[in-house]
Amino acid sequence: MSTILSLQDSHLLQQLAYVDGQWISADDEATFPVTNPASGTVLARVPRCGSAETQRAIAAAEAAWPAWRARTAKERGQILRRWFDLMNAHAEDLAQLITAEGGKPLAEARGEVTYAASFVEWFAEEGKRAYGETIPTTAPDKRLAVIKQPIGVAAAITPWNFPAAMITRKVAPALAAGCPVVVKPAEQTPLTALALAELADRAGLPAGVFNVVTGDAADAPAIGATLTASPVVRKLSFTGSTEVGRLLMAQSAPTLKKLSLELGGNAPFIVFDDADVDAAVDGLMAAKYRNTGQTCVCANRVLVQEGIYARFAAALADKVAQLRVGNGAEVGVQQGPLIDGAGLAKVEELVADALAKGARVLTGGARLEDAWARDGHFFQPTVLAEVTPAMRLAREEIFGPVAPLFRFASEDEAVRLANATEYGLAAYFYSRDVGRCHRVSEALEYGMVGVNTGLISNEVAPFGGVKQSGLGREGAHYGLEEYLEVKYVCTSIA
Ligand SMILES: NC(=O)C1=CN([C@@H]2O[C@H](COP(=O)(O)OP(=O)(O)OC[C@H]3O[C@@H](n4cnc5c(N)ncnc54)[C@H](O)[C@@H]3O)[C@@H](O)[C@H]2O)C=CC1
Ligand SMILES: O=C(O)[C@H](O)CS(=O)(=O)O
Repeated sequence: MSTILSLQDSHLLQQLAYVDGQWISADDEATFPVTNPASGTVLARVPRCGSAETQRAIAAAEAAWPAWRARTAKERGQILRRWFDLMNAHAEDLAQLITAEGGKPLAEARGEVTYAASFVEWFAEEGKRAYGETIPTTAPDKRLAVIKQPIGVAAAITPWNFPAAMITRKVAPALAAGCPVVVKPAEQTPLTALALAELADRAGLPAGVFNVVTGDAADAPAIGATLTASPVVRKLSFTGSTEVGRLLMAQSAPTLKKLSLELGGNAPFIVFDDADVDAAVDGLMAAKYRNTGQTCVCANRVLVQEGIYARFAAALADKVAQLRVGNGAEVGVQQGPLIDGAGLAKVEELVADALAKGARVLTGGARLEDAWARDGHFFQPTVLAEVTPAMRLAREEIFGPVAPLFRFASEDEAVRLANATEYGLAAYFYSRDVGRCHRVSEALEYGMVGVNTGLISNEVAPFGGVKQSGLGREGAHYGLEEYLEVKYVCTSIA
């Protein structure tokens, strides 16, 4: 199969699924294309796996579990460390794959590889800290203890927007805890997942411990149904839309799986009159336009206090207008394409709805019509003024490079507006009043709050949301606990 990707290590371009330590085709040899969202060109073709291939992956994981859990956390950590070292050694190839299939600018893709590798490094060590405890006994002839044990076979269903980091943020803690994993990557970005599998294989992960089952959008429901219906799969971790998260939760109910769900967001970004306005503009540029606005923690609503609204709006529009849009592989490009036509159409719909209800374009506002952009899914980096809660983008996740500016008068109004959503993933605000910083941090109904910063994600802090943004936490020690069971041991010493 000819491809148009040129990697330093050509073996990192894998076009087969990875099950039980083997590279496999779909049983019927069916494949689907992986395309570049900047140009529409076909990069490669990968297997359209279904239920049968998924069942074999689950069986391989189940067979590999006893030996994997029997290794010490230190031994598992040493293999994870080798995987970390290999990811760093092949960082450029991984970044090229991320940009080619996901569209993000190469500089951001390189950052994602570092971010993804950091989870492997962190959990290579954290697996050794699955501490239990002893409990002062209630009876002289008894001794009470708590131990932590791996939950068992884990499944991970991951999104396209961080095709490396969203896999390692699930797989690294699972492996460190002693759990084998079956991953179903997004249909838009399977190549990155398969390259990670190739590197994991080279790191010495035993067959069956890490499996990648690829499928097209039409295959996802069958693969998901197989993973959720299997009693062997004890844990499911999902990152993606709230709609699919709810579906997977319902499908997991009959087998009572432990769930981690990182779902949609609607992050408020509040700028108070007492904020450092220039810092707030820089913070919003990071929180809004990272990955061309396609992250679950992107600022989705920008709430600006009356006193600085005009100054902030002008400064922001000026910076956004300077963003360079293009193919993420080109040096200097800061905004790439949206992932697909559906994503572009949704952003167009939300902007059109806002304009029809009275919003005003300060910069951008439409898809790129330049000849070079016609085969891609490009939308101009946009700032809208005079946005109100009556508009759809006040309630819906934009997942694109559009910053809607809302006005507010008081702190109470800002908090009320910020919390007026079914989501609760990330929130941000800028203020230099320490009392306000404490009050607002505590009043915001979100799993994560950025105070005077637009960048909050790292491997050492618990990432996750409340309300309809999901369940559980990833990263930090909390991320390891998601793959452990608590066992209470009561021993008679009579
Ligand atoms: N929380 C986050 O980080 C993300 C949130 N999103 C949100 O979701 C919206 C839609 O984006 P999508 O990529 O389409 O998200 P999605 O939720 O449809 O897809 C995410 C993953 O779930 C899989 N999937 C989809 N339907 C499934 C099913 N019935 N059974 C099993 N697996 C299934 C997909 O193949 C992919 O691997 C975005 O506009 C955004 O609002 C999308 C990606 C990441
Ligand atoms: O799913 C996402 O959008 C990521 O979790 C965002 S982050 O971890 O890169 O901040």
